[in-house]
Amino acid sequence: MSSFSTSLSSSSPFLSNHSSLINSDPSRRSLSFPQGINLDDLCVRSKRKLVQSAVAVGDGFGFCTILRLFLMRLPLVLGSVITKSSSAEIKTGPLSIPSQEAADKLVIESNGGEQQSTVSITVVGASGDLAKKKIFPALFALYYEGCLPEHFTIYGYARSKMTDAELRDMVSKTLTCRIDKRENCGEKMEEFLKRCFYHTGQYDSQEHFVTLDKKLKEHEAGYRHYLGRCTYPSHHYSQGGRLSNRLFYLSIPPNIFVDAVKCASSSASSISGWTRVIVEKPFGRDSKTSAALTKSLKQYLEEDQIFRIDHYLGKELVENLSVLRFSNLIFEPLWSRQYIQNVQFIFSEDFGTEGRGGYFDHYGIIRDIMQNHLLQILALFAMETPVSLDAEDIRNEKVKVLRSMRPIQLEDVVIGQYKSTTKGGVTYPGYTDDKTVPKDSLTPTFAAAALFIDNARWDGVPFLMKAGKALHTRSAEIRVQFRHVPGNLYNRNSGGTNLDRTTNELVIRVQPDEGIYLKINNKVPGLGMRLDQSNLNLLYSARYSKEIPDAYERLLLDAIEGERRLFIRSDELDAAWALFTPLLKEIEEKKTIPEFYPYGSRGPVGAHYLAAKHNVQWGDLSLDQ
Ligand SMILES: NC(=O)C1=CN([C@@H]2O[C@H](COP(=O)(O)OP(=O)(O)OC[C@H]3O[C@@H](n4cnc5c(N)ncnc54)[C@H](OP(=O)(O)O)[C@@H]3O)[C@@H](O)[C@H]2O)C=CC1
Ligand SMILES: O=C1O[C@H](COP(=O)(O)O)[C@@H](O)[C@H](O)[C@H]1O
Repeated sequence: MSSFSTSLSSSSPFLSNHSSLINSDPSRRSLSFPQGINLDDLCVRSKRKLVQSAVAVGDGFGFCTILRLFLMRLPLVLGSVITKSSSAEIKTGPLSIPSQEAADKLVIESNGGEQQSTVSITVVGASGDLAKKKIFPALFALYYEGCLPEHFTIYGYARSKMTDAELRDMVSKTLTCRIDKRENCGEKMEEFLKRCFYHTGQYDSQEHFVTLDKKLKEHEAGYRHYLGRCTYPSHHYSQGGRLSNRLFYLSIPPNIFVDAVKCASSSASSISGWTRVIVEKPFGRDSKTSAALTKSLKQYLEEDQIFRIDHYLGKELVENLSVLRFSNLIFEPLWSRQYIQNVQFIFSEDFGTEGRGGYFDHYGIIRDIMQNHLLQILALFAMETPVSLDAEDIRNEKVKVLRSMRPIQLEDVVIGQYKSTTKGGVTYPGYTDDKTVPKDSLTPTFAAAALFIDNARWDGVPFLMKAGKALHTRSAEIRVQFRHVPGNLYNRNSGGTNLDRTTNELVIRVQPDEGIYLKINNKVPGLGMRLDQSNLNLLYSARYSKEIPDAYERLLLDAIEGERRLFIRSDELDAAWALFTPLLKEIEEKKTIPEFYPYGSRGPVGAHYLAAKHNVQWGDLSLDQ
């Protein structure tokens, strides 16, 4: 794909505004990029910024002119210069100075992207599992793709004593190259590692964060160049003349979140640019603890500085859910109780809690997977059409779904726990064989539940959830089972096909083998009239040669860019806990005994009874999946 307009249309829907502007405004039709720039080689976000800055400066508008126009309120011009997300953040009146964050974005974006600012990313808990497994590899992937701002520094922060070299050595072991794009990968890794540093410190020590702050400032000042193109209040810049932005990623156990936030915000936040904090789940254990956590965090941070991560929202196929529904005429009209019989959200892992039993036993599968990942997907699936793709519009719709949900009844829930089993001479451990788990633990490692949304669109439609560890397979999918075709044109049991059972089913396979397929009924070729069920299949690996980015890449980039759409707002979180807290309390107070299932099995049979009670069959267990 080489043409500019094709590249635009094939990337983010956010681009549509810009492309239409370019095409419709004759003064800008001649806009082109210098020879030799292959847009496909650039990160999609960089393309967007390149487009924006080209629109902004390509026809003679200097940066200062744009800023002046902004202050004079020329919304049409500016609508094309500022991204949707940044425009949503401009809170001040037309002739007043824009809010700092909005102004920063304008400065940054009108200068061709974040290159003109510095970003320091501090991974708090850098010695831990998540940092090694996901965060550093995602940061490297972003660097490799050219998606990180030019002037960035990464700091690992933890109590473990480590030198910069030791951190680099640790990180280097988990970095990987893209499967489809490997050129200069080794070189890029070295460059990336040179930008990674380490600082040993306690999570509750102001003093240690002050030292971190000093080190960050040194790096920020190292990128010293005067912007030179505009006069803007000096408090917007670091001493070097650049905006210095800071992102803290809390990759630590939840009991130390608040300590770390307190220290980071008071001793190491940016004085010139933005400071944002990514918070990992769990966000509390129930409504009360979650509200307390939110309250504590808000002592030190504004809501718009808090990026609560749910990495399932960063998965490609979850991102695609809204595109599938809202950009295809054939789906949206069917998206209601009128045509959909039930929806299933299924998560399964073929391994146990290995290594994380201590954490897991305190939470269980309902808190670990259902209350967050599956419920978030459900909300995206079921929401009404948002006013726009802006974060607040989408999150407003999600909250409405969550608040329309019927309280979950214990009778509509099945819980299970895996037990040891021996297969082919190999013994697989049971959950309570984990040394960090109490022998008498009743914590569920499996749960299935039927949920209902009491609104006009979804009245009476069962939304089934199923999540389990140590099952027979690893997968995550959304299954939409449609109603049967009314009438009896084809013999209901024609040629061995029961039309009441072989209803259409849309499957969105989140992982592995990402894809979307639709089960349809068709005629078996030949002179007779026999029906068969087949799949219309969009398998991503067959359709696209590009490797699908890890969810953490998308989310980290969003946090750097201030895009909040895929992060959980506090009212969403409250609504999610309000739904699950009474159920969890009841399960725990009644000491409900989980149904045991063998490691590597398909889970407790109770899940089948639950589905049958709602006239549903689990799609993942049918012979023809
Ligand atoms: N690992 C995963 O796959 C996932 C993790 N998460 C969440 O991400 C966060 C980080 O996860 P993960 O990396 O697995 O966590 P770890 O248990 O590995 O902890 C991260 C670091 O925090 C420090 N730490 C651990 N326990 C304590 C303690 N009791 N007091 C003070 N410091 C401590 C340790 O660093 P040091 O001793 O050097 O200070 C450790 O290396 C957690 O909130 C977790 O729930 C979410 C989804 C998946
Ligand atoms: O949040 C969590 O997710 C992982 C599964 O994530 P995936 O991206 O590998 O599917 C799960 O193993 C873990 O228990 C949970 O805390």
